[in-house]
Amino acid sequence: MTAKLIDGKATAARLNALLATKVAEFKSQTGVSPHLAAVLVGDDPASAVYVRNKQRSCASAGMLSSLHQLGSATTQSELLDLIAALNADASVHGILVQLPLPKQIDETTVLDAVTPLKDVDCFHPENVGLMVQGRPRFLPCTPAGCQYLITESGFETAGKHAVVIGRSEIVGKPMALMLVQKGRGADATVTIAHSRTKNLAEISRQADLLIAAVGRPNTVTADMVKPGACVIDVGTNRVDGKLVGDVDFAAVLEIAGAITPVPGGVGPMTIAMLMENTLTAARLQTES
Ligand SMILES: NC(=O)C1=CN([C@@H]2O[C@H](COP(=O)(O)OP(=O)(O)OC[C@H]3O[C@@H](n4cnc5c(N)ncnc54)[C@H](OP(=O)(O)O)[C@@H]3O)[C@@H](O)[C@H]2O)C=CC1
Ligand SMILES: Nc1nc(=O)c2c([nH]1)NC[C@@H]1CN(c3ccc(C(=O)N[C@@H](CCC(=O)O)C(=O)O)cc3)C=[N+]21
Ligand SMILES: [Mg+2]
Repeated sequence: MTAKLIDGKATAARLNALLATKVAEFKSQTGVSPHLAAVLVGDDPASAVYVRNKQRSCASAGMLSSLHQLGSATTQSELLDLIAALNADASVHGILVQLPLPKQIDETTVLDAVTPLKDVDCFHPENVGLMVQGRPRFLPCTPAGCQYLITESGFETAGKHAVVIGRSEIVGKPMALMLVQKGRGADATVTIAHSRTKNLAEISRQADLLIAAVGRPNTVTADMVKPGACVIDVGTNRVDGKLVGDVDFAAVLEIAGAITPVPGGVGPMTIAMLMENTLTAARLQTES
């Protein structure tokens, strides 16, 4: 059996086209153009690529974007000053601080400084708390992109065993907490695995839905996958200049029921969800 491919690139393109019509309608009703401000500190080439992709997506959705680039020697207080200025700028609706940040800067302090209504990554504790309580203001972009692909592929999550490998604040933890909520694309029985987990293969083999968010190639091998499982590969790893996920794709393709490729899976969906959140942020900050 060969797994069905879940095409994140095509799904994201459809969502982006739909978003463009929603943005046009919002602009004609309010006269306001949704605006995402991206903050890029340092000279990490991968970060520069992602930020450029986000700006391109803003343009194609009819939204404004601005890039605030700071040098790798930027101090935390300089960065906090920039965030304060963006928080106070009524023409800016969403603020994205691209991670990772240079070593001299404490990520939590900086992310907490983004005003919650402009927190389109859904990293602020107020927004994480609202999501966990089942009354989200924003959904975290990568988990929301995964959930959308799972639902759209026709996989019924209710009552199923979902195993999330990874417990980061950006992917694994919010993904698990979304899958355990009540409602569509959720109601799963969730296990969270991480680097201290014992017998990972035994646990992952029990997964009807397996989500890998580790950052290490070939973490999920064919023997770790239940036949017919839905496998979502969040990993984005560069190996010999090539982009690969966390899943041994060729081998797992023969076992799984459905699988996301890398590239062309979760990555484009993350950006589509960021665009959705930017429109949501503009709505929340605009009188109607
Ligand atoms: N496509 C997209 O849109 C996005 C892709 N990514 C990619 O997803 C991957 C994960 O990102 P992120 O969550 O930020 O990474 P982190 O490094 O923050 O987290 C990785 C997680 O994996 C766990 N882990 C590490 N090694 C193992 C192992 N051998 N077995 C089981 N668990 C393990 C860690 O455990 P512990 O907590 O114990 O350290 C940690 O919880 C990366 O490749 C990243 O590039 C990230 C964001 C968006
Ligand atoms: N504040 C913040 N928010 C983030 O959401 C965030 C971040 N920082 N730092 C880095 C990670 C990583 N991330 C990706 C987004 C898109 C692709 C993506 O579109 N990938 C394409 C390929 C792109 C390529 O070729 O390099 C794909 O998988 O098809 C990948 C990874 C968001 N992140
Ligand atoms: Mg740091």
